[in-house]
Amino acid sequence: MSTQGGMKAAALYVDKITVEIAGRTIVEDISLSAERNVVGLIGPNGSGKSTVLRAIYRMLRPASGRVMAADRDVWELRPREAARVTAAVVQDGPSDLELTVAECVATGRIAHGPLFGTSNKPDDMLAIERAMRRAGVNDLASRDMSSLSGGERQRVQLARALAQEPRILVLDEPTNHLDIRHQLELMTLVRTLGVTTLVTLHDLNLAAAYCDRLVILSKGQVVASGTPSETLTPDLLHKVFGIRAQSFTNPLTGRMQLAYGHETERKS
Ligand SMILES: Nc1ncnc2c1ncn2[C@@H]1O[C@H](COP(=O)(O)OP(=O)(O)OP(=O)(O)O)[C@@H](O)[C@H]1O
Repeated sequence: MSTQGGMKAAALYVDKITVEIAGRTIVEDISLSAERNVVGLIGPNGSGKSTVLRAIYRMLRPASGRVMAADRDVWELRPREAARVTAAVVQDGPSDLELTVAECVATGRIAHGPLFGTSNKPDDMLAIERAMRRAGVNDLASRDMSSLSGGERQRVQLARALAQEPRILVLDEPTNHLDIRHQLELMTLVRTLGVTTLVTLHDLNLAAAYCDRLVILSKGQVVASGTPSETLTPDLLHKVFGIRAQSFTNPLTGRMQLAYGHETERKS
Protein backbone atom coordinates (compact mmCIF):
# COMPACT_ATOMS: atom_id res chain seq x y z
CA MET A 1 0.00 0.00 0.00
CA SER A 2 1.26 3.47 -0.78
CA THR A 3 2.01 6.21 1.69
CA GLN A 4 1.86 9.87 0.83
CA GLY A 5 1.97 12.63 3.39
CA GLY A 6 1.06 10.39 6.31
CA MET A 7 -1.70 8.51 4.48
CA LYS A 8 -1.81 4.76 3.94
CA ALA A 9 -4.40 3.30 1.63
CA ALA A 10 -6.54 0.35 2.62
CA ALA A 11 -9.04 -1.74 0.70
CA LEU A 12 -12.79 -1.17 0.93
CA TYR A 13 -15.17 -4.02 0.16
CA VAL A 14 -18.90 -3.58 0.23
CA ASP A 15 -20.39 -7.04 0.09
CA LYS A 16 -24.04 -7.41 -0.87
CA ILE A 17 -25.46 -4.76 1.43
CA THR A 18 -29.15 -4.06 1.66
CA VAL A 19 -30.27 -0.96 3.54
CA GLU A 20 -33.82 -0.42 4.71
CA ILE A 21 -35.37 2.70 6.17
CA ALA A 22 -38.71 2.45 7.96
CA GLY A 23 -39.35 -0.94 6.41
CA ARG A 24 -38.62 0.22 2.86
CA THR A 25 -35.66 -1.22 0.93
CA ILE A 26 -33.59 1.76 -0.20
CA VAL A 27 -30.60 -0.09 -1.71
CA GLU A 28 -30.43 -3.80 -2.38
CA ASP A 29 -27.58 -6.26 -2.70
CA ILE A 30 -24.95 -3.62 -3.40
CA SER A 31 -21.39 -4.85 -3.89
CA LEU A 32 -18.42 -2.71 -4.79
CA SER A 33 -14.74 -2.51 -4.05
CA ALA A 34 -12.06 0.14 -4.05
CA GLU A 35 -8.41 -0.39 -3.42
CA ARG A 36 -5.92 2.46 -3.56
CA ASN A 37 -7.86 4.06 -6.38
CA VAL A 38 -10.66 6.53 -6.96
CA VAL A 39 -14.07 4.94 -7.47
CA GLY A 40 -17.05 7.07 -8.45
CA LEU A 41 -20.58 6.21 -7.37
CA ILE A 42 -22.94 7.62 -9.98
CA GLY A 43 -26.69 7.60 -10.41
CA PRO A 44 -29.78 9.77 -10.70
CA ASN A 45 -31.38 11.58 -7.76
CA GLY A 46 -32.76 9.13 -5.24
CA SER A 47 -30.89 6.12 -6.67
CA GLY A 48 -29.27 5.40 -3.29
CA LYS A 49 -25.74 6.83 -3.53
CA SER A 50 -25.76 8.64 -0.17
CA THR A 51 -27.41 5.65 1.46
CA VAL A 52 -24.55 3.38 0.36
CA LEU A 53 -22.03 5.88 1.71
CA ARG A 54 -23.93 6.13 5.02
CA ALA A 55 -23.60 2.38 5.46
CA ILE A 56 -19.85 2.73 4.93
CA TYR A 57 -19.29 5.62 7.34
CA ARG A 58 -21.54 4.00 9.94
CA MET A 59 -24.52 6.27 9.78
CA LEU A 60 -27.00 3.60 8.63
CA ARG A 61 -26.53 -0.03 9.57
CA PRO A 62 -27.27 -2.37 6.66
CA ALA A 63 -30.05 -4.93 7.17
CA SER A 64 -27.78 -7.48 5.54
CA GLY A 65 -24.34 -7.71 3.95
CA ARG A 66 -21.01 -6.45 5.18
CA VAL A 67 -18.75 -3.43 4.78
CA MET A 68 -15.09 -4.37 5.12
CA ALA A 69 -12.49 -1.60 5.50
CA ALA A 70 -8.83 -2.46 6.02
CA ASP A 71 -9.90 -6.11 6.51
CA ARG A 72 -12.28 -5.24 9.36
CA ASP A 73 -16.04 -5.21 9.42
CA VAL A 74 -16.70 -1.49 9.97
CA TRP A 75 -19.83 -2.21 11.99
CA GLU A 76 -17.79 -4.18 14.50
CA LEU A 77 -15.21 -1.45 15.13
CA ARG A 78 -15.26 0.97 18.03
CA PRO A 79 -16.00 4.56 16.84
CA ARG A 80 -12.40 5.74 17.34
CA GLU A 81 -11.03 2.73 15.46
CA ALA A 82 -13.48 3.34 12.62
CA ALA A 83 -12.50 7.02 12.47
CA ARG A 84 -8.84 6.07 12.05
CA VAL A 85 -9.74 4.00 9.00
CA THR A 86 -12.45 5.99 7.22
CA ALA A 87 -13.10 9.72 6.92
CA ALA A 88 -16.18 11.14 5.28
CA VAL A 89 -17.07 14.48 3.75
CA VAL A 90 -20.83 14.51 3.68
CA GLN A 91 -23.69 16.71 2.55
CA ASP A 92 -24.71 19.15 5.25
CA GLY A 93 -22.17 17.67 7.62
CA PRO A 94 -21.47 19.29 10.97
CA SER A 95 -20.41 22.83 10.24
CA ASP A 96 -19.14 23.67 13.73
CA LEU A 97 -20.16 27.27 13.29
CA GLU A 98 -18.76 28.33 16.66
CA LEU A 99 -15.21 27.16 15.79
CA THR A 100 -12.45 28.75 13.76
CA VAL A 101 -11.30 26.96 10.63
CA ALA A 102 -8.13 25.69 12.33
CA GLU A 103 -10.13 24.42 15.31
CA CYS A 104 -12.59 22.68 13.01
CA VAL A 105 -9.79 20.97 11.06
CA ALA A 106 -8.16 19.99 14.37
CA THR A 107 -11.26 17.98 15.30
CA GLY A 108 -10.11 15.58 12.59
CA ARG A 109 -7.34 14.53 15.00
CA ILE A 110 -9.66 13.44 17.81
CA ALA A 111 -9.48 9.78 16.86
CA HIS A 112 -5.67 9.90 17.00
CA GLY A 113 -5.43 11.65 20.37
CA PRO A 114 -5.95 10.64 23.99
CA LEU A 115 -9.35 9.27 24.93
CA PHE A 116 -10.09 12.36 27.00
CA GLY A 117 -8.86 15.90 26.40
CA THR A 118 -6.93 17.27 23.47
CA SER A 119 -3.49 16.61 22.15
CA ASN A 120 -0.93 19.06 20.81
CA LYS A 121 1.50 16.45 19.59
CA PRO A 122 3.81 17.57 16.76
CA ASP A 123 2.22 14.85 14.60
CA ASP A 124 -1.18 16.47 15.08
CA MET A 125 0.06 19.98 14.31
CA LEU A 126 1.79 18.71 11.17
CA ALA A 127 -1.28 16.80 9.98
CA ILE A 128 -3.54 19.83 10.57
CA GLU A 129 -1.21 22.23 8.81
CA ARG A 130 -0.70 19.87 5.86
CA ALA A 131 -4.42 19.17 5.52
CA MET A 132 -5.27 22.89 5.47
CA ARG A 133 -2.60 23.53 2.85
CA ARG A 134 -3.77 20.66 0.66
CA ALA A 135 -7.40 21.75 0.79
CA GLY A 136 -6.35 25.36 0.13
CA VAL A 137 -7.81 26.73 3.37
CA ASN A 138 -4.62 27.72 5.23
CA ASP A 139 -5.29 31.41 4.54
CA LEU A 140 -8.64 30.99 6.30
CA ALA A 141 -7.20 29.37 9.45
CA SER A 142 -8.30 32.04 11.92
CA ARG A 143 -11.68 32.77 10.33
CA ASP A 144 -14.90 31.72 12.07
CA MET A 145 -16.66 28.84 10.33
CA SER A 146 -19.87 30.90 10.42
CA SER A 147 -18.27 33.54 8.18
CA LEU A 148 -17.34 31.19 5.32
CA SER A 149 -18.96 30.77 1.94
CA GLY A 150 -20.46 27.40 1.00
CA GLY A 151 -17.43 26.46 -1.10
CA GLU A 152 -14.94 27.54 1.57
CA ARG A 153 -16.83 25.49 4.15
CA GLN A 154 -16.80 22.48 1.85
CA ARG A 155 -13.01 22.74 1.50
CA VAL A 156 -12.67 22.97 5.30
CA GLN A 157 -14.69 19.74 5.61
CA LEU A 158 -12.21 18.15 3.21
CA ALA A 159 -9.28 19.50 5.24
CA ARG A 160 -10.78 18.01 8.40
CA ALA A 161 -11.12 14.63 6.66
CA LEU A 162 -7.50 14.82 5.49
CA ALA A 163 -6.30 15.75 8.99
CA GLN A 164 -7.87 12.49 10.13
CA GLU A 165 -5.24 10.74 7.95
CA PRO A 166 -7.73 8.08 6.95
CA ARG A 167 -6.95 5.01 4.92
CA ILE A 168 -10.27 5.32 3.09
CA LEU A 169 -11.98 8.56 2.07
CA VAL A 170 -15.71 8.71 1.43
CA LEU A 171 -16.89 11.86 -0.30
CA ASP A 172 -20.54 12.71 -0.92
CA GLU A 173 -20.78 15.28 -3.70
CA PRO A 174 -17.60 17.06 -2.56
CA THR A 175 -17.62 19.51 -5.46
CA ASN A 176 -21.22 20.74 -5.42
CA HIS A 177 -20.37 24.13 -3.88
CA LEU A 178 -17.04 24.60 -5.63
CA ASP A 179 -16.19 26.85 -8.57
CA ILE A 180 -14.71 25.11 -11.59
CA ARG A 181 -11.05 25.65 -10.64
CA HIS A 182 -11.61 24.29 -7.14
CA GLN A 183 -13.55 21.33 -8.56
CA LEU A 184 -10.59 20.40 -10.76
CA GLU A 185 -8.14 21.02 -7.90
CA LEU A 186 -10.13 18.83 -5.51
CA MET A 187 -10.34 15.94 -7.96
CA THR A 188 -6.64 16.27 -8.79
CA LEU A 189 -5.80 16.32 -5.08
CA VAL A 190 -7.92 13.24 -4.42
CA ARG A 191 -6.05 11.41 -7.16
CA THR A 192 -2.65 12.35 -5.81
CA LEU A 193 -3.35 11.43 -2.16
CA GLY A 194 -2.93 7.72 -2.83
CA VAL A 195 -5.84 7.02 -0.44
CA THR A 196 -8.66 4.69 -1.43
CA THR A 197 -11.53 7.01 -2.33
CA LEU A 198 -15.22 6.42 -2.96
CA VAL A 199 -16.90 9.57 -4.26
CA THR A 200 -20.42 10.39 -5.38
CA LEU A 201 -20.58 12.89 -8.23
CA HIS A 202 -23.41 14.31 -10.27
CA ASP A 203 -21.00 15.78 -12.80
CA LEU A 204 -20.43 12.90 -15.19
CA ASN A 205 -17.51 14.71 -16.79
CA LEU A 206 -15.65 14.90 -13.48
CA ALA A 207 -16.45 11.21 -13.00
CA ALA A 208 -15.21 10.35 -16.50
CA ALA A 209 -12.01 12.37 -16.17
CA TYR A 210 -10.91 11.61 -12.61
CA CYS A 211 -12.28 8.23 -11.50
CA ASP A 212 -10.44 4.98 -12.17
CA ARG A 213 -13.66 3.02 -11.95
CA LEU A 214 -17.35 3.82 -11.73
CA VAL A 215 -20.25 2.05 -10.09
CA ILE A 216 -23.58 3.11 -11.57
CA LEU A 217 -26.68 2.91 -9.39
CA SER A 218 -30.26 3.00 -10.55
CA LYS A 219 -33.27 2.54 -8.26
CA GLY A 220 -31.17 1.18 -5.43
CA GLN A 221 -29.26 -1.40 -7.45
CA VAL A 222 -25.91 -1.57 -9.23
CA VAL A 223 -26.55 -1.58 -12.98
CA ALA A 224 -22.95 -1.29 -14.22
CA SER A 225 -19.40 -1.11 -12.95
CA GLY A 226 -16.09 -0.72 -14.70
CA THR A 227 -13.87 1.98 -16.15
CA PRO A 228 -15.51 5.24 -17.27
CA SER A 229 -15.30 4.20 -20.93
CA GLU A 230 -16.83 0.79 -20.16
CA THR A 231 -19.70 2.22 -18.16
CA LEU A 232 -20.56 5.68 -19.51
CA THR A 233 -21.86 4.36 -22.82
CA PRO A 234 -24.59 6.17 -24.78
CA ASP A 235 -26.89 3.22 -24.22
CA LEU A 236 -26.43 3.12 -20.43
CA LEU A 237 -26.69 6.90 -20.07
CA HIS A 238 -29.91 6.80 -22.04
CA LYS A 239 -31.34 3.99 -19.91
CA VAL A 240 -30.26 5.31 -16.51
CA PHE A 241 -30.38 9.08 -16.91
CA GLY A 242 -32.70 9.42 -19.91
CA ILE A 243 -30.25 11.61 -21.85
CA ARG A 244 -28.45 11.49 -25.17
CA ALA A 245 -24.69 11.34 -24.79
CA GLN A 246 -21.54 10.88 -26.79
CA SER A 247 -17.98 10.60 -25.54
CA PHE A 248 -14.91 12.33 -26.90
CA THR A 249 -11.35 13.00 -25.83
CA ASN A 250 -10.88 16.36 -24.15
CA PRO A 251 -8.33 18.13 -26.41
CA LEU A 252 -6.79 19.94 -23.42
CA THR A 253 -6.35 17.00 -21.05
CA GLY A 254 -6.53 13.88 -23.21
CA ARG A 255 -9.17 12.53 -20.80
CA MET A 256 -12.60 11.14 -21.57
CA GLN A 257 -15.42 13.69 -21.68
CA LEU A 258 -19.08 13.52 -22.55
CA ALA A 259 -21.21 15.72 -24.71
CA TYR A 260 -24.81 15.38 -23.66
CA GLY A 261 -28.22 16.78 -24.29
CA HIS A 262 -31.82 16.24 -23.31
CA GLU A 263 -33.66 13.60 -25.30
CA THR A 264 -35.74 16.28 -26.98
CA GLU A 265 -32.75 18.43 -28.03
CA ARG A 266 -31.37 18.15 -31.55
CA LYS A 267 -28.77 20.23 -33.42
CA SER A 268 -30.65 22.60 -35.74
N1 LIG B 1 -34.42 9.00 6.21
C1 LIG B 1 -35.11 8.61 5.15
N2 LIG B 1 -36.41 8.31 5.22
C2 LIG B 1 -37.12 7.91 4.15
N3 LIG B 1 -36.58 7.79 2.91
C3 LIG B 1 -35.30 8.07 2.77
C4 LIG B 1 -34.47 8.51 3.86
N4 LIG B 1 -33.22 8.72 3.39
C5 LIG B 1 -33.26 8.45 2.08
N5 LIG B 1 -34.50 8.07 1.70
C6 LIG B 1 -34.93 7.71 0.34
O1 LIG B 1 -34.01 6.77 -0.17
C7 LIG B 1 -33.81 6.97 -1.56
C8 LIG B 1 -32.31 7.09 -1.82
O2 LIG B 1 -31.84 8.29 -1.22
P1 LIG B 1 -30.32 8.71 -1.33
O3 LIG B 1 -30.18 9.99 -0.58
O4 LIG B 1 -29.47 7.57 -0.95
O5 LIG B 1 -30.19 8.95 -2.90
P2 LIG B 1 -29.04 9.66 -3.73
O6 LIG B 1 -28.75 8.78 -4.90
O7 LIG B 1 -27.90 10.03 -2.85
O8 LIG B 1 -29.82 10.96 -4.22
P3 LIG B 1 -29.36 12.44 -4.64
O9 LIG B 1 -28.61 12.31 -5.92
O10 LIG B 1 -30.68 13.12 -4.84
O11 LIG B 1 -28.55 13.02 -3.51
C9 LIG B 1 -34.61 8.20 -1.95
O12 LIG B 1 -35.82 7.79 -2.51
C10 LIG B 1 -34.87 8.90 -0.61
O13 LIG B 1 -36.09 9.62 -0.64
